[in-house]
Amino acid sequence: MTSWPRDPNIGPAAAAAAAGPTCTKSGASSLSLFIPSPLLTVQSRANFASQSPGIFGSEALVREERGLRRRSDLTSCVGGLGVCQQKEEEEAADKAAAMAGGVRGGLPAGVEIRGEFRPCYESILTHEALAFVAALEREFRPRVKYVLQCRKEQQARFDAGELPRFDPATAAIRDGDWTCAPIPDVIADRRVEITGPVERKMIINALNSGAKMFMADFEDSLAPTWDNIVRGQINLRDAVNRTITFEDTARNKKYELKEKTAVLLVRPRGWHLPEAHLEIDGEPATGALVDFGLYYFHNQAAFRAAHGQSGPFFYLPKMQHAREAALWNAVFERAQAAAGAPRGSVRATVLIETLPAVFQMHEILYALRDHSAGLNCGRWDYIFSFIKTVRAHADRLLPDRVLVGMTQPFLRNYTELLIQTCHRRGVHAMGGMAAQIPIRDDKAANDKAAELVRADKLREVRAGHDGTWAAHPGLVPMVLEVFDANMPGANQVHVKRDDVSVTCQDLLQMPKGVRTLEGLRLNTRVGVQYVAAWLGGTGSVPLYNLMEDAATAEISRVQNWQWIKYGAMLDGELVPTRVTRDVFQRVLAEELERIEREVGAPRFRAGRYQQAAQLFARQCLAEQLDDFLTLDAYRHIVRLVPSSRI
Ligand SMILES: CC(=O)SCCNC(=O)CCNC(=O)[C@H](O)C(C)(C)COP(=O)(O)OP(=O)(O)OC[C@H]1O[C@@H](n2cnc3c(N)ncnc32)[C@H](O)[C@@H]1OP(=O)(O)O
Ligand SMILES: O=CC(=O)O
Ligand SMILES: [Mg+2]
Repeated sequence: MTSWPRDPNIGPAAAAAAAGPTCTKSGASSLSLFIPSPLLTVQSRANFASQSPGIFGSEALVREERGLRRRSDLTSCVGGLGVCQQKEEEEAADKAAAMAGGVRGGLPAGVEIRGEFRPCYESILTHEALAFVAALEREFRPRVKYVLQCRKEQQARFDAGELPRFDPATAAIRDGDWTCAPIPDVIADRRVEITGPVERKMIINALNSGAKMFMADFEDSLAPTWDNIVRGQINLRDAVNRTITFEDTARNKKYELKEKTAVLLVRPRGWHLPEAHLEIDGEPATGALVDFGLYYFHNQAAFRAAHGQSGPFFYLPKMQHAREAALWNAVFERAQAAAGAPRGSVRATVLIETLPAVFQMHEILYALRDHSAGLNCGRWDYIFSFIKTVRAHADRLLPDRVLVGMTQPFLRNYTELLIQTCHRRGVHAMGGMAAQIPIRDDKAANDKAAELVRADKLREVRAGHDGTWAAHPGLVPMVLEVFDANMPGANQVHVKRDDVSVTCQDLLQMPKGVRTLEGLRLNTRVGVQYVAAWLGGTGSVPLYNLMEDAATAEISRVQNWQWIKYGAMLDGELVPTRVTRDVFQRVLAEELERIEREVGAPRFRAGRYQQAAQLFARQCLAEQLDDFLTLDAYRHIVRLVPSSRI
């Protein structure tokens, strides 16, 4: 059953037609937006609902229509774009409802757009797409809250002295002889995956990069401003439909897709991040469900049509337990059923990037066994999570961030166990991201950076990884070369790594190395600059020739916090010094001055460095560690407009 494609008014073709020209950043909404679309009538919605029972059943539609009536009382429109006069007559009421927030067909009952509504959003924030997201939210919100509460309770146990371990209750899953559903042909060979935010030009560059796959990111590398989120959906829709283009007028450069492009994977936000600009029944929506729901709704049919009925494909970030994977699995089941898509067409790769999750890898694959595309070593968040999980253990202070590399035993053990686990279950074990990026103006430094990436990729392919990540198109040819030379087949799932034997202690082994004042300085300098960029709407930046994103910045933050909290000795100094609040404050002041010198006074003044420094300092000095830097920072990028709620 294919309910979406049957309705000519809904789905990619209609969306593309409705999208019109690419939205420009400055594109302000105009009143013409409020003309209700003739494309979408109550009748067409009723047809759609009758084709897709389940979450779009007719009862829900009736409720929706009643809600639309109530909206006749609207006194102001979402987006601060104009004022709708109260109307008595039913006809006028319908019209006002249809116009609410510029959403064609009106907002579904209980849905509020609290962010600005730009003209180009119209093709993404449609009545049907929002109703789909709302249905997911209503069904899964309690479970999202539950898994987040479980995280809190688990952390309380760690704080009370427990250490992560394999769960005796699920030994049968770990010991059992089962495999995940076979890997679809279209993703059998994923030797190089480029990653990047859902930014228009970067999407085109990434798809054209020569990588096998492209992970388009709503997570670590994206600052989730409302505009970035909705524009990201527009960009992805155009990418799936292969209509995406971009014109850099300043450089007189046009971008379009080559004939052969990478296969798209999408990483929605983690379970913890809310989407404040979209409210469902008076509460902010779950960022993950917004990203997944909008993308799935608009693209599932076109994606499958282009990929032998497989897909869409996803990456799932920052999970801590198999119950969170089971939640994603339920979301996939529901979405597929609503779309009439084949069960198991959606495939997802889970990032093992939290310390608790490494003890749950078999369980996570089991929970997603019909929708799994394997696991990935998200090394940066993993290091962050390692520190965060043992936050109450004063004896677990890490050395300088630059010393925590992939050959440290705790990281090597985790990657090898991940490879063994995935291959035993018949799915891909993906490698991770080396942070080095090309350095344009210094050949020697560039060669050195390239060598570090090459060594990292060589280690990965030799260990048995089936593919890896590249941060930049300039690295793709070299990474491909390493995998081509060492992985003759499409993957090496057949390499079972029975030799690997990893215990709890092996995964918790402390990394070796010293702590230095320069380590504290670098954490601070990088952390502040990253937060400043993020507050300005950019989620991945080059800093000191390395890629920095939310995960790497988190390491800087929690490492500083850990050192300050426990008065770590900087034992790598000639005269060992203790880190105190005072030492940190002095370092922060000096590093801010250095940043100003480096970026120049005008850019410093125009940027959000002072605000970033305050936020970063608050986080580093907090008595209790905040779970996520981005949760605190998110409050500063939320831009709400007056609500249209009655
Ligand atoms: C921990 C994790 O989660 S890792 C995964 C998440 N993080 C990421 O995905 C980071 C991806 N990488 C990036 O964002 C970028 O490479 C950065 C920010 C690190 C550096 O970007 P820039 O400073 O723009 O690099 P640079 O100036 O060398 O770029 C050259 C060209 O390559 C493009 N480019 C750079 N990185 C990418 C990428 N990952 N995808 C697509 N295009 C890219 C640039 O847009 C630019 O294009 P143009 O020449 O057409 O204008
Ligand atoms: O998402 C990847 C990571 O390393 O973190
Ligand atoms: Mg990550």
